[in-house]
Amino acid sequence: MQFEELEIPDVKLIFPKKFGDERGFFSETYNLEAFAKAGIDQQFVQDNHSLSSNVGVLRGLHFQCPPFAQDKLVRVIRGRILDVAVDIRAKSKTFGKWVSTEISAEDWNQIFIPAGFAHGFVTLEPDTEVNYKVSAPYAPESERAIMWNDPDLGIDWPFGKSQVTLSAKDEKAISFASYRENPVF
Ligand SMILES: Cc1cn([C@H]2C[C@H](O)[C@@H](COP(=O)(O)OP(=O)(O)O[C@H]3O[C@@H](C)C(=O)[C@@H](O)[C@H]3O)O2)c(=O)[nH]c1=O
Repeated sequence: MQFEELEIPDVKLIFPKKFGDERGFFSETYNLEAFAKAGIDQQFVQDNHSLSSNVGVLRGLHFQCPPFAQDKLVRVIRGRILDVAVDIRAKSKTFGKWVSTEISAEDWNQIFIPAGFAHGFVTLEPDTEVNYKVSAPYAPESERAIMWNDPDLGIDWPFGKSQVTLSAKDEKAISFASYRENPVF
């Protein structure tokens, strides 16, 4: 298992080993000790799985407020996504900055996003299935969303407004300016 830092070093890319043979392959997709050695010692309490049927399904930018803030370990078991993490920790040097990376079943990579980041992704292939571990339980009353195409964030999405599919909830996401007035991290 290999770990790399992204431009915001708290966000990590992980490459689990894949052992192929005539039957198919075997891979450890999470290993407590290997992750702890790489500085990721969070305890995950829930596994999530989502299917997005079409290209351009955009989920985000989501986070839960403390005490239900979540670290997330995200992988793709079918298809491909562009995954985005935005630093929303008011005291951070990289507050308001974002990183993005492609995660796919083909590349068999994962991204670790700590609490204090807003998270989102857009699907780049149809029938994309995303599987992720989170370190705190779902707490709907603590859920928040920042607008995916907020001009202050300037995220370089591969699709424009007319090409993405959002949930009704994400259509009503708040601006980064309004988050900044009352940050929770
Ligand atoms: C997130 C979540 C949703 N649900 C339910 C609520 C709702 O009826 C249905 C769909 O929920 P959502 O529309 O919030 O799903 P979705 O838009 O896929 O939300 C997810 O987006 C990505 C980007 C993340 O980072 C996740 O943490 C999560 O926020 O599933 C749970 O039961 N448990 C959960 O942990």
